[in-house]
Amino acid sequence: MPDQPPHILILEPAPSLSLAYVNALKRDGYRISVVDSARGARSAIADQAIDLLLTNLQIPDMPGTDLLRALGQDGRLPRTIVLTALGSVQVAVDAMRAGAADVLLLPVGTERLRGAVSTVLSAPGPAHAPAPAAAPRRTGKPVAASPEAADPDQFYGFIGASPPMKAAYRLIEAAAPSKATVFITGESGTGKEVCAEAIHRRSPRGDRPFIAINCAAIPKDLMESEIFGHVRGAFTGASTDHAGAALQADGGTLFLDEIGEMDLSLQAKLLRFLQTGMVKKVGSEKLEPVDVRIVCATNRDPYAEVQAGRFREDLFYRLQVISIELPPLRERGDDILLIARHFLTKFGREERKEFKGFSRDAEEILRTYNWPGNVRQLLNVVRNVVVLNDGEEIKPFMFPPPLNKPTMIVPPILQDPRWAAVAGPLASQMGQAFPHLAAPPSGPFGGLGIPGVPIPGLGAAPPSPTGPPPGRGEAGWAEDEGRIRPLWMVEEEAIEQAIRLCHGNITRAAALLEINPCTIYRRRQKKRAG
Ligand SMILES: Nc1ncnc2c1ncn2[C@@H]1O[C@H](COP(=O)(O)OP(=O)(O)OP(=O)(O)O)[C@@H](O)[C@H]1O
Repeated sequence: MPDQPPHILILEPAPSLSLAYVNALKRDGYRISVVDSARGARSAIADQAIDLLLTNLQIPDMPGTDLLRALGQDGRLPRTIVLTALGSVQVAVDAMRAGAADVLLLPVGTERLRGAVSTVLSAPGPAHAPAPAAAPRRTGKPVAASPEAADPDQFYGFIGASPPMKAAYRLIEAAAPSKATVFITGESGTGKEVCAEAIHRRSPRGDRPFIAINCAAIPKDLMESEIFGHVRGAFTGASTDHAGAALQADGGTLFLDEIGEMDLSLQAKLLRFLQTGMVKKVGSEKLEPVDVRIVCATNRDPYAEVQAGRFREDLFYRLQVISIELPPLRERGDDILLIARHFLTKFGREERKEFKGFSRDAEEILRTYNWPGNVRQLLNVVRNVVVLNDGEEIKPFMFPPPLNKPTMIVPPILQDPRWAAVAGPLASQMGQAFPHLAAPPSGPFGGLGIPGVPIPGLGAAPPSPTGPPPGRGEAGWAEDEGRIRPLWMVEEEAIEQAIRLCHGNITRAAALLEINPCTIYRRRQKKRAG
C-alpha cells in the first residue's frame, strides 16, 4: 500500500478555530478529521489510525487532561499537541504529565502550529496510535522538602520573599515534579543557575546528578563532545572515551547555561536528542538512550534571538515548555536587604570580622541603587566591604564606587545623544525639583551636575516653557508645535531604540527603561495585530 499522509484529528469545540487549524495544516498535505467533543474524539480514535491529536483543553464533555489520561490508560493516546488559552505553568505541566508531546498557547500563529505538528510527527515512535507514553518516568521517590523550609525568606538556595520571587518559587514548585524542559530567562546575576538547581533538588530526580554546562565558556568545537561525549580517536587529543554531560546526568538534570551561545549545527543535534532521548557520541554511530531532564537559561532575549536567526525556532519552542523569568534585583524591594544582611553575617564569620549590620543610610543606598549586576554584584559589594573594613556597622563611605558617592544612576540609554530632546527638559525639571543637585551650567547633564554620568549633547538650557523664544512670533510657535508628536509615538520610538541599543535584548532594554518586559512584548504584539 502506498505511504499515506499522516492523519490528524482536531478536537476543537469552536468551529471558527477548527476551520483555522484545518486551513493552516491542509497545505502540508495531511489527512484531517475534526470533532468537537471528547466522545467524538474517542470514537474517531477507536475507529481510525490517528497519527496526531490536536486538542483544546477546554472541551464540553470532560476536562481535556482527563481525556488524555483516559486514552493513555487504554493505550490509545496518539501523539498529542495541546492548545490552551490558560497560559499557566500548571496547565502545561498537567498536559505533559497526561501525555501531551507539546503545549501551544493560544492564540497560535500558522507557522508555529505547522512547525509544532511537523516536529511532533517526525519524532520517533509508532506510526499510529497508540502513541508513546509521554508521561514522565517517575522514580517514586518523595519530593524533598526545602532544607530551608523553616525560614520563610529562603527557598532552595534563594534568599528573598518579595512577591516576584514568591511567584518564581511557585513556578519552580509546579514545574519540578515533571520532566518538562524549563527555559529560564533573566539578567546576568539574577540567580538562573540557583533556579535550575532548585528545580532539580525539588524534583524526584533530586538525588541523581545535576550537571551544568556553560555554553559560553566552552570553545565551540569542543561543545558537542562536552555535551554528548566522544570515543577514543574521534579527534586529535581524544585519547580516551569521554561520557559527556548528557550521559553523566543520566537519571538527573542537565543544565545548559547561556544556551544562546550554542551554534546552529549543534542546536540541530540538541533538538534531535530532545526528540529521541538518544545520545550519539562524537566519532561513534551508536545511539545510547539517556533519561535526563533539560533545564536551560539565557540572559539574552530568546524571541529576538529566534527572529535574528541565531536560535532555531523549533528548538526554542521545544525547550520552552515551561518558562521562568527571574526578576532583576532592583524589582525585589526588601529582598536586597535580606540578601545583604545574610551575606554580611556569612562573610563576617568567614573573615572573622565583628560587623552586626548596616547603618540606616547605608541600607537606603542598597535599597535604591539599580544593581545592573544583580545579586552577584550585591554579593561582591558586601564581600568587598567586609574584607576592607572593620567595625560593627557598615557605613556608606565603606562601600566601593559607585555606591559610596551621592551619584544618580542614569541608565546608559539616556547617555545616548539622541535622547537629548527628552533628557534636556527632564534635566531642567529635576534641577528645579532638586536644587541641591544643581551644578554650574557648564556641568554635565545640562546644568544639573550629576557626578560621573556625562550625557553627550546636553549642554544647552531647554527652552522656557512660558513663552516663545526671544524674537519668535506665531510662526515660531507653529513651527515648534509641528515638532510635537503624540506621546504613544514617542514611547514607541523610545522602546524600539532601547531594544536596538541593547542589541535585541528585551529584558535589558526593559530594565533600562524601567518598565516590565511584558509591557514591551504586549505593545509589540498589539502593534503586529494592527
Ligand atoms: N536570591 C538569591 N539569594 C542568594 N544568593 C543568590 C540569589 N540569587 C543569586 N544568588 C547568588 O548570586 C550569584 C549569581 O547567581 P547565578 O550564577 O545563579 O546567576 P545567573 O543568573 O546564572 O548569572 P549569569 O547569567 O551571569 O550566568 C551566585 O553566587 C548565586 O549563588
